[in-house]
Amino acid sequence: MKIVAAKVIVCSPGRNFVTLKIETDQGVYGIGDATLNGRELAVVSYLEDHVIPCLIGMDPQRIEDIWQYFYRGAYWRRGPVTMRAIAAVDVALWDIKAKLADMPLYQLLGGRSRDGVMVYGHANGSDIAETVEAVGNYIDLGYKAIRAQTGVPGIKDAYGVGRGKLYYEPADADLPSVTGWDTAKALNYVPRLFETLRDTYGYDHHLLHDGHHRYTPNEAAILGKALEPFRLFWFEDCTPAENQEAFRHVRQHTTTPLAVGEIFNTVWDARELIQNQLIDYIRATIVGAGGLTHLRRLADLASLYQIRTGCHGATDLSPVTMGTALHFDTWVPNFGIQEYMRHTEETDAVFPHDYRFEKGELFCGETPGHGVDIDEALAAKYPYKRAYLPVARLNDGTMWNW
Ligand SMILES: O=C(O)[C@@H](O)[C@@H](O)[C@H](O)[C@H](O)CO
Ligand SMILES: [Mg+2]
Repeated sequence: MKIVAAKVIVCSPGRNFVTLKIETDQGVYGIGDATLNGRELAVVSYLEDHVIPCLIGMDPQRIEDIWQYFYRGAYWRRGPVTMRAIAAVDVALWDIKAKLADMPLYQLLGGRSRDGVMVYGHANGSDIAETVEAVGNYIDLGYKAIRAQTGVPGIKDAYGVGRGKLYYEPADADLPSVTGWDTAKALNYVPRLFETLRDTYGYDHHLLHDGHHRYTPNEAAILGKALEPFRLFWFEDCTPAENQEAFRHVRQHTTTPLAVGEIFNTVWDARELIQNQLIDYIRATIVGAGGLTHLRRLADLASLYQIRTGCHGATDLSPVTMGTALHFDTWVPNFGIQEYMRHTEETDAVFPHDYRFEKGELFCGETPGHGVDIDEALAAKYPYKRAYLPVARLNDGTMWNW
């Protein structure tokens, strides 16, 4: 069996997506996601100029060998561009293999470990009152777990506060918009949000919060400690993780569960965090961390230390990644939770899929493969549109982490 063609499809049905389609000499094809928010065209070039020429003629059934070929074979290892390109190939090949086996993907991974996959939605508002109301809306929609982010008085366009109620899209400008940050203000305000949420809705729902890499280890420790009475499911990206050792300080000072990893590309980004049990949830996902082949290894390492998965699932991960993640989540023994930011109707139409939301859970379908396709004719109606994530500056102008 041979790969006879592969192409990259770039489309922007409300936001940009990069999709790889691999075709075989037996008529079976596979689809993979290669979207890298704000740097999309770098991955397009990587795939078109450097991966596809090697792929043609390869046997698509040799997933592991092809993964190693592109990982070891590039000589230059890791990084978001390389690992997204590898992920796109890997997911398309798993899609092909599952279609050939006439099985939904989770069956090939080892079968079902659970019926549905608990997800968390994103509630946000410009202040505490608005955010509390938004959390109430998610509870009404049946969510069991909700991430809460609030605007903070004195901070310009704080991370996580969207313009709409259900859809949130941070990559919103032709050039990066400039937002603000003030740690002292956030440290005073955020605990009050969670206190009000628990006073209003009690303790029956899981609540989550994202620090989005903006606190120092000691500030993260202060916030984690302040949030302890409100029993968070997790405090995410409490501090940047390039220095994995930084989490030791946070860990020593708070029992609030810690989650990290949406920007990780390989198991090496998380090895110390996992082996020293400095985190509770690993947020790496299919498209970010080299596809199913690599994420599976990362999850297995995490399981040795009772660390559970919590795959990144923002809107910049296409329905192809969401569909594949749901098969992974349905199988993975140490599953924790799945992030679920809804895509717009335009995006859902371009990527027909068989997963569905019901009572706070997502369910993957039974279609052979990962269950997500691309409508190429429709995709062609939405050409690429440059869009950047915002940047952040402190009040004195210093660049900070958005
Ligand atoms: O937890 C999350 O989903 C966020 O941190 C993301 O919204 C992140 O900002 C985007 O994926 C960036 O592209
Ligand atoms: Mg995050």
